[in-house]
Amino acid sequence: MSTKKIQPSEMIINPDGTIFHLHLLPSQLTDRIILVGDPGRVNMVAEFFDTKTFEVSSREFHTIGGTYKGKPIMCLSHGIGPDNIDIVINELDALANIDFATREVKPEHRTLTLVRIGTSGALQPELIVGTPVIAAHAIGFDGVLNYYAGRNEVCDIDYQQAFCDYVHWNPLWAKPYVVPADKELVERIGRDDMVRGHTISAVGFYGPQGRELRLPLANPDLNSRIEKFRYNGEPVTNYEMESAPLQGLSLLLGHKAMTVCSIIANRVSTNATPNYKTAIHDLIKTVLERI
Ligand SMILES: O=P(O)(O)O[C@H]1O[C@H](CO)[C@@H](O)[C@H]1O
Ligand SMILES: O=c1cc[nH]c(=O)[nH]1
Repeated sequence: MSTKKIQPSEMIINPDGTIFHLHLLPSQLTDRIILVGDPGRVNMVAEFFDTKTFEVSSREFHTIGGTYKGKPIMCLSHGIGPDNIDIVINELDALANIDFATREVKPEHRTLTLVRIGTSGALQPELIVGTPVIAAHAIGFDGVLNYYAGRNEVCDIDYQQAFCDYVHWNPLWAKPYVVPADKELVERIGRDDMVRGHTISAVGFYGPQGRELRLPLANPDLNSRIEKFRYNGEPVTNYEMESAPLQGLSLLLGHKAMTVCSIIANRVSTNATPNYKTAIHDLIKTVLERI
């Protein structure tokens, strides 16, 4: 049987041999990768590295590679939004598992370990600013995973249905999907000092997370319904924008992934802090020690 060749229009390689958006070479890829939204946060992570071997910036994708306590690692920013995760995970997987010379899938699968460190808004009153919350279950409002075959095999269909029924899901929105984080990674990194949460990946920061500035919302009671919803007795904990496509695509592609976010706003108490750098700095240090 002949092996499928991935055509130049489907996987674009730049003239310098790097992958289209990330501008990384296959030889630069490390097995352990920290993902952050903010390109500036990459420097914060890399300050902990003992060596820096390369730095690449392209659009919102800023990468620094090096070593932490002697082991190869890199930190890459994905920018804001679930659509960027489709690019980042497909391109990281291509760097790992597609031969750039032949454009064929390599016979041996290489597994990546991907940990996203982000910021988030809480949906339960007890989750105060500074709390680290792991997306043990990520609830995708974004629809990215719905474009891939095998979506149902990695999703919790019962959860999805119970959630849609309870919150009166608007049929104009993409069908939500629920995907777990990698369990071994959650235990190794979360230990006993991080909340195991049910995290929503929203498709925007304002209306899609129930924030009303000048524009009225289509479904203004959505957040209060989400706050009351329970699945196996557990509540939905927080909003961010990338954990579900990260975890869903990683499951489909055979990578280990999780997200942990520091709470910077509480949507119930209406508290917020724009000064979250110290909490993020501490969270980065903890994750690097445990990854
Ligand atoms: O702080 P980051 O990692 O960007 O994460 C959160 O913050 C951004 C919105 O302000 C979204 O990307 C959301 O997921
Ligand atoms: O409320 C918040 C805070 C950070 N990031 C989000 O996506 N939502």
